[in-house]
Amino acid sequence: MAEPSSAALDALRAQIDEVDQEMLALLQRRLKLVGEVGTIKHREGVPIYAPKREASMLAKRRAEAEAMGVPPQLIEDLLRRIMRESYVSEKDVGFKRVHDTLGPIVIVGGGGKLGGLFAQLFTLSGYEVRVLEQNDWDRADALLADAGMVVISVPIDKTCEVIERLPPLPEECLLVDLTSIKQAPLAAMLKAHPGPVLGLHPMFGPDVSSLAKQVVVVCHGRGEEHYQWLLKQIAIWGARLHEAPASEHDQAMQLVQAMRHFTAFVYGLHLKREHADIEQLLQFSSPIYRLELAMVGRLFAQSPSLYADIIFAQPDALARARHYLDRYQEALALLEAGDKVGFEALFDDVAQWFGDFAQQFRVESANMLMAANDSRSG
Ligand SMILES: NC(=O)C1=CN([C@@H]2O[C@H](COP(=O)(O)OP(=O)(O)OC[C@H]3O[C@@H](n4cnc5c(N)ncnc54)[C@H](O)[C@@H]3O)[C@@H](O)[C@H]2O)C=CC1
Ligand SMILES: O=C(O)C(=O)Cc1ccc(O)cc1
Repeated sequence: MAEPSSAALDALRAQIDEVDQEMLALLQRRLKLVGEVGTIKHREGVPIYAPKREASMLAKRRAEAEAMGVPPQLIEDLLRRIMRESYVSEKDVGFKRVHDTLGPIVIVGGGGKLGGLFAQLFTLSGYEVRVLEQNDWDRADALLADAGMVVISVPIDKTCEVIERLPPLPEECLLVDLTSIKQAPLAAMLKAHPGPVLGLHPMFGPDVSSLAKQVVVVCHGRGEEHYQWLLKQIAIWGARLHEAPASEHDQAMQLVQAMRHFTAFVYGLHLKREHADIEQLLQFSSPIYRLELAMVGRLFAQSPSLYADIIFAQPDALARARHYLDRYQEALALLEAGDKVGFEALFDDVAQWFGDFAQQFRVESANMLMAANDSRSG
């Protein structure tokens, strides 16, 4: 159906086009200024993400918008999207190199997805990066002889054996891993290398466009004074560092990762076994179900071995999965008994437990759903 038009409408649309073009010109000007900020940040080693500056700038713009009769959320949404662009483009100028005298960085598994991302970030920060891949072990001694830092980024189930296989490293060399679990790799690194050791877990996949606001979990190993520079470097890339003991990290990952991926896996399996028609589901989707399908489908677009390792590497995840089944059965029993009152009582109980977070998550998810809806076309 042709979209309706009239002379009056056309005239207004022409004015709107003009305003949009003015916005475009303003955006161009803003991006140029942001580029200049990026150059200064690069020179001075200022993190690309400045939370305080961002929060105070948004608060001011919201207040100004309100005074002008513009919805404050509109300017906030626009500015957040524009700032994301800036974070991505700040990467183009590179990053300040924090450690001037560090020897070459050897990334074991650097040909893989996450190792590749870190290789790129270190290279953009001016370090010499070498990759030690599966077939490079015959020249490992030469690659590692003058290493300033060795980063382990191999599949989870290979991590400890790869650490044990390392030849003796230079005394001052920093040994770091990026594994999704932390206790076993950290213990293996501390055993294999008497020098500085650090466990890191980037809480994001290799497809992020920038590290701005991404979380990296830091599990201290040994010789913190020798790796403070690395934490500073990661902060310059824009990430937020969250320090935690390896045991606490692994415990949290049972829910954040193992259980989350396991339940998504089971849901995907269920859809397949039920012969669900994804096209049809998409046609019938509410915004929240569209997001759910995207989250579950996303899992199956990634590496089966990564997620199998994450789920299987956590010995306690099995107990948690069993508990989950118990809860499923508990809820199913209410359904089977037609006990709607019991269901609502349990619902209330859980809602009480979520407390203020329930409302916070409702607001947060509403914003996500609006953004997801905006990106729909047709
Ligand atoms: N992909 C992701 O989203 C994330 C991955 N991680 C962690 O990063 C690590 C690597 O994961 P991905 O990059 O996804 O896997 P990947 O499979 O893409 O990369 C692993 C690399 O290790 C190499 N490799 C395997 N055995 C080796 C050996 N014996 N010696 C040297 N290299 C060897 C492989 O050839 C491959 O290039 C894992 O520990 C994972 O838990 C952490 C956070 C996110
Ligand atoms: O991008 C996704 O869907 C992820 O789940 C990324 C991811 C994978 C493994 C990790 O240890 C941390 C993050």
